[in-house]
This record gives sequence, C-alpha cells and structure tokens, in this order.
Amino acid sequence: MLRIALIAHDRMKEQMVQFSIAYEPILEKHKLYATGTTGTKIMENTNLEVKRFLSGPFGGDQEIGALIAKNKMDLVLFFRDPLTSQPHEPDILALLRLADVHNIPVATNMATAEILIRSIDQGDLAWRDSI
Ligand SMILES: O=C(CO)COP(=O)(O)O
Repeated sequence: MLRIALIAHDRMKEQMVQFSIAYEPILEKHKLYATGTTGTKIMENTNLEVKRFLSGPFGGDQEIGALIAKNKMDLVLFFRDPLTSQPHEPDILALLRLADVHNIPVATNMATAEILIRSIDQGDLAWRDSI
C-alpha cells in the first residue's frame, strides 16, 4: 500500500474528480491524502476515504511537503493550474522541491498521473516499500 497525495487547483478540480472516479478501483487500495478542498470534492464524488489537510493556500501544500520530508509520502498527483497565478506559489514550489530532494514521483498534470497510477498498479513503485 502506497501513500498518495492528491492535490488540484480550482480550475483543475473537475479533472481530479473525474480522475478519482475513473481510477477509484486502484486508488482504493492505497492510503490517500489531499489538500482540504480537493479531498472534500473527491470524497463527495467517490467512495474513497481521504485524509484531508488544510486547504492549499492555508498551509495544506506545506503539510504534504512535511510528510515528504519525513519519508511518509510515496507519490504526489498534483493537477496544477498553469494559467492562473496562485497566492501561495512559494508553498507549491517548496512541495515540488522537496519531492525532488527525496526522489518522490510527481505528476503535475492528468496525462502523467494516468501513467503513474497505472504503473503503480503493476507494482512499478514497489521499491518505495523497501525505503
Ligand atoms: O491550492 C491547492 C494546492 O496548491 C489546493 O488546495 P485545495 O485542495 O484546498 O483547494
């Protein structure tokens, strides 16, 4: 079982909901985390159980970053909005930087997220279990 963070900016939340519905059979096998509003939307639209942190602009990205730093997160699926500036951009960059520091796979759009989620279902990320 992997620990997966699900995060979506406002304009990408509908995509995240569709993604969660489509991949619910895979996602339900793992421990899911999300920023506040993203987690609420996923739980409203699926039967998935998601541990929610604060909303992104209020520190949720930082909370997920802290789990990465402590080696308690295995995968980040972050549907970023590339066309809208975010007041908490430093927090977003900090989260992505920590993922690179700790060599955690990150998808920043749905196309990559689909590849990663299919690949973890084939056991491609099993090496994380031994870390
Ligand atoms: O802003 C976010 C990530 O940077 C997402 O936060 P919410 O899921 O609370 O909208």
